[in-house]
Amino acid sequence: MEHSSGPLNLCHVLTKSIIINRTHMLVHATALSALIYYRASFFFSESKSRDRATTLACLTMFLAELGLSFLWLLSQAFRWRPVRRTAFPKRLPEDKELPPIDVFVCTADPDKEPTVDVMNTVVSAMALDYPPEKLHVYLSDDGGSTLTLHGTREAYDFARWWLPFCKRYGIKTRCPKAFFKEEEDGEGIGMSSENEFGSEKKIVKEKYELFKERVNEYRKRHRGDSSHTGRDHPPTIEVVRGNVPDEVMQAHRDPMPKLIYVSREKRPSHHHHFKAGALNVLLRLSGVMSNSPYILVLDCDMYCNDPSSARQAMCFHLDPRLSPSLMLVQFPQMFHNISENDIYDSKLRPYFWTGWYGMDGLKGPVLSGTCFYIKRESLYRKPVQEGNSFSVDLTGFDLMDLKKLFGHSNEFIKYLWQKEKPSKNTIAGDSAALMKETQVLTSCGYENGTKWGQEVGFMYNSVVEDYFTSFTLHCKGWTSVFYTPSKPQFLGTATTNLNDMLIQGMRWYSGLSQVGISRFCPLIYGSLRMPILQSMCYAELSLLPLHCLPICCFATIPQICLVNGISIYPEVSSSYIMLFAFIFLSSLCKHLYEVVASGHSVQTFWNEQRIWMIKSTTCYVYGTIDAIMTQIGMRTASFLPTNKVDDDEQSKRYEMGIFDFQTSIMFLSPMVTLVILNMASFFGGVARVLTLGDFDKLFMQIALSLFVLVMSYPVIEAMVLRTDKGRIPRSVTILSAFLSLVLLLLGSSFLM
Ligand SMILES: O=c1ccn([C@@H]2O[C@H](COP(=O)(O)OP(=O)(O)O[C@H]3O[C@H](CO)[C@@H](O)[C@H](O)[C@H]3O)[C@@H](O)[C@H]2O)c(=O)[nH]1
Ligand SMILES: [Mn+2]
Repeated sequence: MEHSSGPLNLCHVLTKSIIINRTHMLVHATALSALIYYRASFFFSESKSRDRATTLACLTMFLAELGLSFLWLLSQAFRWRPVRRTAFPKRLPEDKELPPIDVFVCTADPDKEPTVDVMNTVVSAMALDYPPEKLHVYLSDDGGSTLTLHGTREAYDFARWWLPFCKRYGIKTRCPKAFFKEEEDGEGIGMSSENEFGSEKKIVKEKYELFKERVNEYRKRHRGDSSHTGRDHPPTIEVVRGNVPDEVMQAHRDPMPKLIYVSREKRPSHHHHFKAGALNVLLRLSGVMSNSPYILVLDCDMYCNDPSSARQAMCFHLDPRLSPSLMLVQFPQMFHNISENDIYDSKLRPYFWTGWYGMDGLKGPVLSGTCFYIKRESLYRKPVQEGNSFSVDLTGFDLMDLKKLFGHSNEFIKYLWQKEKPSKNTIAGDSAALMKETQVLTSCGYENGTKWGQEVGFMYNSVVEDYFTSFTLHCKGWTSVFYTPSKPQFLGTATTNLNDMLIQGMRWYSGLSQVGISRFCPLIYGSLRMPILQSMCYAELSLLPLHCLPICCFATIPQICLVNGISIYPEVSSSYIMLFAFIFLSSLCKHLYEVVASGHSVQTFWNEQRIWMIKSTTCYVYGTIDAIMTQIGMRTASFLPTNKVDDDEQSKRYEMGIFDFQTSIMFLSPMVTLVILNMASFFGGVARVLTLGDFDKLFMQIALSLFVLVMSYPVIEAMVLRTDKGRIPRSVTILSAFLSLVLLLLGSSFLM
């Protein structure tokens, strides 16, 4: 490869966005201050109209407004200094100078994570455009399932056909499933001579079908095997060589990346720390096998959609200006199964299209679980300040201290600070000794008495291990960068039904608030260790679930007051009404601007608003409760892997933009109760002003109820009009109507 001059990457500050954002911040903050003044002066004024009920209601609303304003303030840190980056992979040094990379893929449940799809991810990672001898793919199977092990061997056999095919024809889509789908849809571009390509493609396609068939057949034969429970088994480590002997493959002798299957030891008596635990096992194991200085982490459903990501990431990691403190290059999580309408707001636009650009202009985006290239060293220690000496020798460290941190494996410690692969004449060359060491490193007792998960490796404190690991690494002084090339580098499976979305959300928000209410609360712990704006970003994320408090107030108090004729907003004739209207519209318009500026539609804006309301009344609430209960020891943390199997009927509804309310009553009832309450208060309020007057005073509350109802139309429709399976069951409606009546009566009697 030609080594051309010029920087490996560029960083552009988004001046236009900065001007718009900061101007809006100023104006909006001024309006919020005026609102606070208005509310505060209400309590200090000697008004006759102040009775107990109004005071109580206004006080609660004031607290809700203060809470929401505070969360708004935190979220402005994301908007302070957004940047965008460009990389120039052509300027990288020659292949032989590129550093090796280990790829970690995690899977946990062969039922929820179809083996063929997991293997597609594995094969796409093996097919990255990188020297194959510098690529090692590790698959962690937390399910400990023979189905996955068998699938991995089959995948290796298939890769022997797939990799040379991709290389020969310069295939850009290297996830086989995605490639064949593109070809079917007629999107694929035939390269090279049409005939030769066509016939080879046919052969490879046959091999792919055969691979799928064999995996599925194995599943059928071994259905109900007890090994599927995955909670009690010894470690299994296999350097995969496939089922087909090498001699048969004479024709395909191209070097292949190493593929290693790992199922760590699991015992019911040991806490295995979910994905973070799995990643730490891979970190140790790879440390004695390949010890590559950089690691790509992938969820099992997140395939490499473009083979160039490794080289792009190296444009940042190898840049001497960034490298000394750079821990990782994060690519956005994007998804292959998002529909046009995206009713469940699954594409996570606020993070990957707005938030992370903002953090990139500070100290860098949050490590987002998958799609990132991390520097191995950053998981072991703080950045080294003087120079950029990567391979520090061990003389500066006391071996006993190192063992306290990293455990008792001498082999692992020996290679800790080494950039190189364990050499052939050491343990890595002696397979028996190596295998013995790997058994030790992957055993469940290895971490006892060490600092794994607390000071080294991926962190255990929270079920959102990605967020918390990222937070601690940023606290230690590491930085990260965010890079979004035009073609999505990775594509995953997004949740496409309400139930999965809410369950996943509950885990995320429980994990986030767990950090927010712990001693690691970013506002305190973080602000002492990183720039204040960066800690505000982390704080906003960890306190996100707290949106449930103000939102639940906004959804109930004005409504209960409306029914009782208590006015809590300025009258239509008062000029202060403009203030409230301005704040409401200003935040909506800013949100709309952000959505449109990031290339999304007005529909996306509505969906995000609606899902925010739905989440605020469901998974934010349960997530917070779960975190509190975990904190005080009433619950143990859990990580239910997200379902990645499509249900045809549900997928169809999702594609058509129809909500599917087949979820537990725990999620449905708060949502439906609030909608019914708003309905009652809207009609009650309208009837009231028609008969008793006071329209002037109650207008804002009527308008608010109407807004909630308009936003909740899908809920109303599912309650009243729909008859299909995805509707809201009658029993839930009746229960919720009862609950909203109780809420109304209780609220009214409390106020009166
Ligand atoms: O005990 C476990 C549980 C999960 N996983 C794997 O972790 C990954 C993520 O799990 P998933 O069920 O897909 O969760 P999501 O909520 O979709 O994942 C998001 O949120 C997680 C944190 O909650 C992050 O780790 C992920 O990277 C991020 O994509 C998957 O590959 C799982 O196989 C394990 O290896 N072991
Ligand atoms: Mn996932």
